[in-house]
Amino acid sequence: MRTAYSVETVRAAERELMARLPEGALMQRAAAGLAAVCAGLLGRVYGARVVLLVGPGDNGGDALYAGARLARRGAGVTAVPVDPERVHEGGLRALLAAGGRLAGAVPGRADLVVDGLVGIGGRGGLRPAAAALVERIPAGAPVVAVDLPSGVDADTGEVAGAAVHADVTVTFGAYKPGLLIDPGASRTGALRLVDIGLSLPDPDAEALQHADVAELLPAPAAESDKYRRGVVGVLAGSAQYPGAAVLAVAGALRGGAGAVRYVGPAADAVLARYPETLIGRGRVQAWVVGPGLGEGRAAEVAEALADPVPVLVDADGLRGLDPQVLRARPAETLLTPHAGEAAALLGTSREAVEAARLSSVRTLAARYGATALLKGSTTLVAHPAGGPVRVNPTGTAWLATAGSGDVLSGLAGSLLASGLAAVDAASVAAYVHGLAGRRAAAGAPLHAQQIAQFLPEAWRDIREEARYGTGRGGHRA
Ligand SMILES: NC(=O)C1=CN([C@@H]2O[C@H](COP(=O)(O)OP(=O)(O)OC[C@H]3O[C@@H](n4cnc5c(N)ncnc54)[C@H](O)[C@@H]3O)[C@@H](O)[C@H]2O)[C@@H](O)CC1
Ligand SMILES: [K+]
Repeated sequence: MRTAYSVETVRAAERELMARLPEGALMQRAAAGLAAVCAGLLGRVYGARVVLLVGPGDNGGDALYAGARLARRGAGVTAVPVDPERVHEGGLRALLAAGGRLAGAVPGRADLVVDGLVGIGGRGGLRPAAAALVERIPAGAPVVAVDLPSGVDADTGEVAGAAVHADVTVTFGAYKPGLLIDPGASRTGALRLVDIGLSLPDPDAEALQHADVAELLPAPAAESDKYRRGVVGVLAGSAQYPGAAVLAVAGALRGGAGAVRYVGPAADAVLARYPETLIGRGRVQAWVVGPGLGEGRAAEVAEALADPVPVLVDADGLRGLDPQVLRARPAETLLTPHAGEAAALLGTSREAVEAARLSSVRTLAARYGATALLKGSTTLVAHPAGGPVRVNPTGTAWLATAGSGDVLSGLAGSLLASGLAAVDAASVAAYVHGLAGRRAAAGAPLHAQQIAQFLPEAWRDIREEARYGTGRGGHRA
């Protein structure tokens, strides 16, 4: 599990640790870790041209001390400050003593660029003087971001204006949520965590990794029959949208439940594609309600919600949901809106949700007393009682395609029927779905059926990589 902590939490842990350590000790730990990663990337440090972009705070200090370590090993290190009047004094002294130099402009060539412009002290979009240095980064030079790519909001992943695109981000003490949530996540490159000895409380966010997902994926025991493996009911589709039913069933068939039961007017379309589907009402261990229902189906949604089993509500099923009804349910409810649907549930605009995804998903879960999965470039999952928000690390922009959400809801519902808790079902589904999307896309547009087809391959990959470390991976860092 990759865990992430807010700036406030990191600052508090740093203060607590700093009070017990000699002055500057933490920064030396950070700089040593940073220099080690830089040296590893360079391969040969002696003679390498290293450029440091140096902001006025301690983030610049980290870069300078790391630069000093590289200079002592023979690298040619040039520091370019945003403001020559405001440079970390100790760091600058160390760099100059080690043979590094100060320059007023970014050199045209570099073997490595170190982004020490701003770290967790950054507020808002990069200011013009810092943004100007980012623009001057020599093309093709690998960029190592110090703590986080400058311009990325550490707590939310929001990016306002210019921001560094790092190849590697070396972060200190703890991951920050903004490193895991887009658009920030797509700026970090490979993530490296340097342990500086912080004692941390419960995380604010966490991202499952292959090993976590492998442990959660349901596996049939020898004595399992289809009913013990769980039956998932899919209430979806309409005369107008039969395809949504087919896609939700496609996802559900590949999610580990022993059987899929379809209820709705698209039975012919479903059976034509998947003859193994059970048709009509009957006992289920979980419901998926909503994909392609169209309007005027509130009574059927209410009926499913009255069944005392876990219910996933998606798409048209999300319309007019009553928080009181969800709160009173004896089993878990999982809501899977995209930003527009979440906005309707929260009485706000899609833009407001997209600008503040983390707080939106938390509010949604708390207000509706349900687990909430907010779809997007980094899908988020929140539990109604709070706790860390799960951030999905396997997304791809190609997943934003018609029907992709129907496959996801079928898959998550199937995992619910197999007995996973709603938070686990949602985050495992997002993970496997994202991986399948990446496999299916392989850099080209994909359609939703392909995501469903690649689910077994993604599933096998996760199992294999977790067991042998030999799968083709594909998840970030
Ligand atoms: N506090 C600690 O114990 C440790 C801190 N460390 C480093 O210190 C960093 C935090 O240092 P600081 O608190 O000094 O803050 P930063 O160095 O992250 O940034 C603050 C400085 O950047 C400027 N700034 C803020 N927003 C800006 C923007 N949008 N555009 C341009 N400039 C902006 C501010 O005027 C201020 O001078 C961490 O990210 C990490 O790199 C590490 O050395 C580990 C230990
Ligand atoms: K930085």
